[in-house]
Amino acid sequence: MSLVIKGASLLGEQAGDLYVDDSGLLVEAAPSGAETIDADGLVALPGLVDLHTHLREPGREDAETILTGSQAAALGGYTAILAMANTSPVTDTAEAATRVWELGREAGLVHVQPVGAVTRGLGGEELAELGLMHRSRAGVTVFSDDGRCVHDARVMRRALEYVKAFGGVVSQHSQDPSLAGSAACCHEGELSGRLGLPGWPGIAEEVIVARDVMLARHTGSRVHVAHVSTAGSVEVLRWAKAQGIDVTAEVTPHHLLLTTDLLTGYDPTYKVNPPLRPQEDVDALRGALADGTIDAVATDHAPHARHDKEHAFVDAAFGMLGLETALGVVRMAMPDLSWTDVARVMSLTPARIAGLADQGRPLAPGSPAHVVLVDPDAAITVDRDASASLSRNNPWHGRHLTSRVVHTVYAGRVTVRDGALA
Ligand SMILES: NC(=O)N[C@@H](CC(=O)O)C(=O)O
Repeated sequence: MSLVIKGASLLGEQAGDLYVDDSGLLVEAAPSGAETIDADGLVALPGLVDLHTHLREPGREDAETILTGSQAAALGGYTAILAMANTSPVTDTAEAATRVWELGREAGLVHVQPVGAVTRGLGGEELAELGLMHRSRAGVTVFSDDGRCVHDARVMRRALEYVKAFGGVVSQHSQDPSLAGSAACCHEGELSGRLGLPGWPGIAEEVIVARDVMLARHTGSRVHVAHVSTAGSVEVLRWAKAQGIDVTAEVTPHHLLLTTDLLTGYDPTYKVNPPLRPQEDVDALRGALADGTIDAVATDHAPHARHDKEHAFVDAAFGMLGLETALGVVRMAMPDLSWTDVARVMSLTPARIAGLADQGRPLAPGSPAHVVLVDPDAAITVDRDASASLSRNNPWHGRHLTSRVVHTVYAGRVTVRDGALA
């Protein structure tokens, strides 16, 4: 099916038409018999790419499946997502990775790229089948034990040496377990003391970020820092980049907008790992995203079933939904980012980090037609019950956002039309 996307403002600049032929590529001239999408007043961006999505299949299909997560992603303007390995069983073999990749293709709404575990069973000790996962049909290049930190420096060093051979990257969940153990559930500060909640100090993140950039330098391999949450981590990253160390980093939409104060009501919706931080950290994260110290926005979309999330704060699962709201939240947190910058941090750079050559491409003839069309001014009130996700742990429920995703086109196929699944 060929398409003419008429009158969209490309990256918020001049208006133009985009032509998509029936092989799903952007082309120079309008194909005959094409469907026309009226995009007058809409901004066209390359389809968004999420470096950090938790789908719960296999194992917890009551919380999310590859299909429902793909639907949520398409509604959020995504055309590719990286599916984290902390499923049950863990994605730590070529077979498991290939299965996720196949299920993503069957769903057919976004490219689902499996992330491979760094260590077997996320156990932190023995390396998983990194090479076999890479050589499988899934072509895994990003490895992460996310949800857990690869805390043993020797294991991290070996993983970096191993993936270097094929240009892989280790995405680290930076949390030193001796400084922030499994009970830690709230930013350590005056408020955690007052609330009586076990603290998760920023230093537990920062020491791992510092160690890992040194390991990246030592091995000449590539580290990606997942969900950076503190000003101290930003300082380390700034230094590391100035040294030319091969490190990239992501920040979540929620860490750009929400702060620790939300915890005064003990609402587990706001329990997330790493925890929400004070305003000073949020300000540092925004500055770092704007100046390129942080490379990308990644959702850390973490769906949880009601019976895992609706508990006393200390017992509830960590995580919040993010795919459907990410763009609106980023626009709200950082209204001064240009659309070119938004495309850079939410599409081009994440695609490059993940090695997805087909994604994050300029909206120009020859590129695969992965496009999102956004109404920059439309007001949205988030309704958690209107979500495609199977879970409802949505911290944005009832909030007002702008920048509504109107249409999403994946490989030339309309996946979202007028804000609804096509
Ligand atoms: N980010 C989260 O708060 N949750 C993640 C894993 C994790 O990092 O704990 C999840 O899988 O639910």
